[in-house]
Amino acid sequence: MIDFRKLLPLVLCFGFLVVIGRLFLRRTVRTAKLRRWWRLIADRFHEYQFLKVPEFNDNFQENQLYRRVSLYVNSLQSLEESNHTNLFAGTKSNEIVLSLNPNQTIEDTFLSARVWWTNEVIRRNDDVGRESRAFVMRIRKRDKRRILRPYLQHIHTVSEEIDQRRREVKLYSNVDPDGLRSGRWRSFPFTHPATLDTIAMDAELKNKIKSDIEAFLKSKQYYQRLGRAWKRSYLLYGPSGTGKSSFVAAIAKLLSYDVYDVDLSKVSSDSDLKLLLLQTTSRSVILIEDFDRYIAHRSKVPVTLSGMLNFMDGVANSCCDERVMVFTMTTKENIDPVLLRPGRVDVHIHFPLCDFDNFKNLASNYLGVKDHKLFPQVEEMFLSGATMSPAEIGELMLMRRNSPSRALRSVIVALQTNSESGGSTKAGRRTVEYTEDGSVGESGDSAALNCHDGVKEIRKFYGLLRRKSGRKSDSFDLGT
Ligand SMILES: Nc1ncnc2c1ncn2[C@@H]1O[C@H](COP(=O)(O)OP(=O)(O)OP(=O)(O)O)[C@@H](O)[C@H]1O
Ligand SMILES: [Mg+2]
Repeated sequence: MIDFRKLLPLVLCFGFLVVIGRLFLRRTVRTAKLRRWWRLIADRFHEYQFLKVPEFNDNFQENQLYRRVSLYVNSLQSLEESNHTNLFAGTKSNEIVLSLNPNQTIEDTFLSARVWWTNEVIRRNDDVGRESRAFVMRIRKRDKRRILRPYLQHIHTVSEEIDQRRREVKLYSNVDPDGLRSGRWRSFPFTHPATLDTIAMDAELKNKIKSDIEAFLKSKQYYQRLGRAWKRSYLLYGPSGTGKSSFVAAIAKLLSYDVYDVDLSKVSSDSDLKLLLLQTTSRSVILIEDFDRYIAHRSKVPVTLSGMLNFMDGVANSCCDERVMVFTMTTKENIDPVLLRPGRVDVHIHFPLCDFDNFKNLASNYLGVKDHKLFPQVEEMFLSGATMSPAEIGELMLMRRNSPSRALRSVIVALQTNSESGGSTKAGRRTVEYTEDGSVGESGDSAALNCHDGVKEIRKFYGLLRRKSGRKSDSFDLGT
């Protein structure tokens, strides 16, 4: 027989434990609930103020503050956790834009003060049933006195950053000075597809460059304190087809800066060059390609050395805030050091011909291949001193992208031919043709990709230099 009187304490103990356990398990939920109730009670004892930011002013002109608040509110972290969020595709590919549902409220915190924003949409009772929109801010009166000004400033800064990130980057080219009606620059949408991720280069170097750019972006006040224009100048040097121009595009995209591509053949004088610089806008990349060619043919260009130095200094630093200057060249051997002195050019970046690491990068990007049985053979070719530009290797891979094995074999053959021709004195004059079937000959049909003599000569010259020096650490020199 079961004695229930003996079991009773046990049952009571068990029940007690269950209750305590459930209380314990639900503690976090309960704490959150308690906190919410406490807030609701506390809110009753606070005085609030409501501030409205309507979409239009009395003259039906757009209220810029409404746009800024809208960008800001829709970028709040709390929106991602809200149940009242709409998702839209942005203007850029892969971009998702969040937006708060009409008549919903979201909370923000600034300097320990809580602020609520409601996306108010009121349908008017007129014939067309127009809607009037506004953002309504709710804030404790006590906090308003303390934070309103810095909070509005914060909204302004954040929304400007978002604007900057979203806007379309433009490419500007300078036009001939004759017959101009509206400024010296013509703009086009800048749709270059390169990004820092698609450029094959030493990973450490890439990270250093990224950090350098990020540090530059954050250092406005520092430059101001030093009394210097907030600009950074980069020199990109290396053989043709090593990614210099692609790199400029990638930087411009990373920064969301417009690119002003200065064509020196269309510059008529020093003052004209100065005018061009003055007509650029802040947050832009000012680019001079093939700078060494200008140096070599300076007598034929109507820009003097002092005109160029002034330009590089941002016309005595007076008009160059938030500018990045980039100069590209194949070699800096014959450049007057005064042109490249620190402050005038801050960072030198070497773009070398391909090595095995870069090759693997290209194979992954172009062929989607991270490893392959032919890789050891390719590595051996690179170790033996053979090399080509990333552009040439990229083209070979592009042509045979459907068959990675064929693509890799064609790279091996091309590297082999290149390394053999490197030993011959006349080899630099030969035209190498990479044909569709992967074979390599000295001349061929018109469907072939043609490497010009000049490019080959420069390439070999650099290949030679690379083999002689081969020091990677020299390629990024912040303190030049
Ligand atoms: N490092 C690289 N990584 C990926 N692709 C590259 C690289 N270098 C060159 N390419 C490819 O080769 C092509 C030519 O590159 P780019 O124009 O940037 O070279 P460049 O150094 O500016 O040449 P040039 O000195 O002749 O102007 C581009 O289509 C680019 O995609
Ligand atoms: Mg280029």
